[in-house]
Amino acid sequence: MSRAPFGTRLTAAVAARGSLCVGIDPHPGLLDQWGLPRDASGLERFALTCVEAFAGEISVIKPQSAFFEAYGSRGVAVLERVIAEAQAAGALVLLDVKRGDIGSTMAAYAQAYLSDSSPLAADAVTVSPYLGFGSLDPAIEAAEATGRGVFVLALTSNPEGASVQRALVGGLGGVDGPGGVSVAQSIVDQAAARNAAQRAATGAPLGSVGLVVGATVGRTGLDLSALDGPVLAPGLGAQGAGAAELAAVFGPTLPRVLPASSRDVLRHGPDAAALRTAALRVRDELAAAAR
Ligand SMILES: O=c1ccn([C@@H]2O[C@H](COP(=O)(O)O)[C@@H](O)[C@H]2O)c(=O)[nH]1
Repeated sequence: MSRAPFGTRLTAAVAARGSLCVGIDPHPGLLDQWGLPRDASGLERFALTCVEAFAGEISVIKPQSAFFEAYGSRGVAVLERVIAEAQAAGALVLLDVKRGDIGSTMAAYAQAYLSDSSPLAADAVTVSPYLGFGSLDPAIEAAEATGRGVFVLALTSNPEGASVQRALVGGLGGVDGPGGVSVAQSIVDQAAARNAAQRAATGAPLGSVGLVVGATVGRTGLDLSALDGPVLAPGLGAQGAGAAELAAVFGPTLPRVLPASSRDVLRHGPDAAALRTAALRVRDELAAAAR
């Protein structure tokens, strides 16, 4: 199927529906809270209620793969339905699966999540660059070829991430000068280079390579000005971030940020209308705060 580049599709979706990304994270505790059994049937009811609530109004839906995989093949079958039904209702699906491996295996992950023939193909996936940014090439190439996207972990929302992601690379007169740059900045720079090349070739408003930068991370020290790609910002609500933190973390980059929330919205279930109202309230509050 021929699709417009991911950056074109995402820009249109955000213009029509706002920038909030709502996560589908069927935590066992949330299944309890919704009065559902902790089994594949409960998972299915939970996830499809979320699709009913969000997919007609929200631009990007982010199922967390781990919570589906926990139920084995029946859970993965539910994930397939979530992807297909959310897309049919007009949402983009960003599958949070954080894959990263040597290039030859990465090609298989790209086939699984970013190829037209796969039942698990989403509009974008999260990927981990900690086997080297270049190991992600098969996923980036598949994304660019099929109008899909990848979101590369740069500065994650969890406090443990900083010890690796803020460490300096280069330095002592190496490629980036005396002080070096952070691991996260080197990921930003490599993503920016890919986006510049793709945008030059396609004219898309944003490249297909996004980043993950948590809304909770405080002063990032990152220069995102050349990224020309989207930024997923998890950490709203349950992890403590709100509109003020988004503004402080992202400053002028905010228009390219997809703030993401899961538990803080999902706690309003099991009624689909109540879930939708909660998601739209967060979306509209963020939009008002950004004006
Ligand atoms: O840096 C990251 C990357 C991904 N996540 C994921 O986002 C959601 C957050 O859920 P909340 O309930 O809104 O806290 C979850 O799926 C994480 O795996 C992240 O939190 N931080």
